Amino acid sequence: MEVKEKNGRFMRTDASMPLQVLKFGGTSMRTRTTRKAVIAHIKTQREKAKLVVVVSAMGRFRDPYATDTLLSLGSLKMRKKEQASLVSIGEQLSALTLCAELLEEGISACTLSFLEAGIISDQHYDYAQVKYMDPSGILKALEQFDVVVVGGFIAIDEEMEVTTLGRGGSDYSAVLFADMLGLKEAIIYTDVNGVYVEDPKQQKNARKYEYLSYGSMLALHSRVLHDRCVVYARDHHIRIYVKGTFSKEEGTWIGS
Ligand SMILES: Nc1ncnc2c1ncn2[C@@H]1O[C@H](COP(=O)(O)OP(=O)(O)O)[C@@H](O)[C@H]1O
Ligand SMILES: N[C@@H](CC(=O)OP(=O)(O)O)C(=O)O
Repeated sequence: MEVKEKNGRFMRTDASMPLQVLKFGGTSMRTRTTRKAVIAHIKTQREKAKLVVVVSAMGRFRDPYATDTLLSLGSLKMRKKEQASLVSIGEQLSALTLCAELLEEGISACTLSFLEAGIISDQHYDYAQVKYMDPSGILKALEQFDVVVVGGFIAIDEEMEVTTLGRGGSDYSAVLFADMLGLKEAIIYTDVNGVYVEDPKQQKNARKYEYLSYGSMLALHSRVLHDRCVVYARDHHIRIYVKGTFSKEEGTWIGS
């Protein structure tokens, strides 16, 4: 996969401008109350850098705009392309909602369409392979806004049809955006305070890792991070910090 250059040059006009990629999953985006914690992190990180904020659809099954709720409105008889288009509404709505709330808080924010977000894939609608990435839409938005909110999990094919990166794929989007922007780090916020030896929701006393190698993270087979995210981060030397949205505790670093 390549990062597409615009007019023969990488369009990062102000290379000294600090940039960070943050990702918030469906459990963090679920309600107005949970999003207050999301906004608090955005305010803190915005002091240090301009931000690309990657979001998943709000909540889980039965929440009105969660991915599985949207899928339940469809039919397996629909073409995969139509199913992808249906679920993409969840990420789009989540990004627009957070953007509106950030604006209400006086934060300079915008959202981008999936086309502007610049992840171009093949036509494998439910598990798309990324073909190339074009950072020009995000970079243009960052010239004007402090925070650019983008939906995760979604890409676009060369005929401008929506594709998806596989269930749980917003983590993968986060490292793709980091790489697209030439960054070596992404922060992934979730509803637990890092990566543990066992699922902390099942095992209250589970020990948290301060640090995990990419290989150990993959071997853990937890659902905290999508495998595609970890493999891409390993292959492109991108460190991931997994942190709790609802706590000030230190999280877990994943690296080589
Ligand atoms: N070893 C583990 N360490 C931390 N969390 C784990 C682990 N195994 C499973 N989990 C689960 O992963 C969940 C986070 O992933 P996910 O539900 O996809 O969150 P998000 O909404 O942030 O994408 C946690 O709520 C936790 O229950
Ligand atoms: N909303 C998509 C993508 C995703 O990654 O969601 P989450 O970050 O909430 O696991 C899904 O449910 O598959």
